Amino acid sequence: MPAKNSANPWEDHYTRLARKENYVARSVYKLKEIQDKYGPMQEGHRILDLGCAPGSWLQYATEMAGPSGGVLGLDLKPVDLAFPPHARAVVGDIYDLSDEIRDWLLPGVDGVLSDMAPATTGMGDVDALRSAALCEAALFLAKDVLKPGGYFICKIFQGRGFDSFLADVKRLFEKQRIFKPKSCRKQSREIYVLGMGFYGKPDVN
Ligand SMILES: C[S@@+](CC[C@H](N)C(=O)[O-])C[C@H]1O[C@@H](n2cnc3c(N)ncnc32)[C@H](O)[C@@H]1O
Repeated sequence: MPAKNSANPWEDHYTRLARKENYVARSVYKLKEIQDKYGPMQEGHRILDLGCAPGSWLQYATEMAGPSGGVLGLDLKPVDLAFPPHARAVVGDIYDLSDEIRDWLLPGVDGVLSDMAPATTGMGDVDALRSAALCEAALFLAKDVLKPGGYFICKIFQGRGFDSFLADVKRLFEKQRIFKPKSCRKQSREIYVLGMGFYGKPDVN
C-alpha cells in the first residue's frame, strides 16, 4: 500500500534504507537477501548483470566482486552512476548483443544475474509470458558464457512460462532454488529462480 503524504507514494522501509546506504534503488535488498542466504558472489568473480538500470544490483555486485573481479551491466537504458575501473554499464539489448559485450564475455563469467523486466501491460498472462521470454534469453546467454560451476540468478513473473523456464534451469544446474525475497513488494508477482553449479556448456554435437 503506498505511503500517504510522501513525494514517492511507494516509499517504504527499503526505499529509505537504500537512500541511507547510497544505493540507487531498493531492488538491491532482493539481491542482498539472495547473497546472504546462498552466497554465490565472491571476490574476484566476473559477473554479468542483465537489466542493470538504474544500477543498484550493479553497485552491490561491484562491491562483492571487488577490484580483482569484473562486472558488466547491460540495459536498454543508461545508468547514471560512476563506477570503479572493474565495473561498467553499457546500453544494449539482450536480444542484440554488441561486439563490445561479446568481447567482454569471451573469457567466461562466474555469474549471470538478470533482474530484467518487460514493460508491463497489466494483463497477467501477457506480462508473465514477456517476462519468461526475457528469462529464456538470459538463460540462453548464460549457457554460453558461464564457467562450469557458475551461477544464474533470474527474476521471473509467476504465471505462464514459469514451469518450462524452471525445467530449463534444472537441466543446466546442479542445484536450483526458487526464492521470494522479503523485500519484494507484497502485490508483486515477481520471484527469483537460482541455478547454482552450472554443469558446463552443453555439447552441441
Ligand atoms: C527492475 S529494472 C532492474 C533494476 C536493477 N536490477 C537495479 O537494481 O537497479 C528492470 C530493467 O530491465 C531492463 N530491460 C528490459 N528489457 C530488456 C532487454 N531486452 N535488454 C536489456 N535490458 C532490458 C529495463 O530497461 C529495466 O531497466
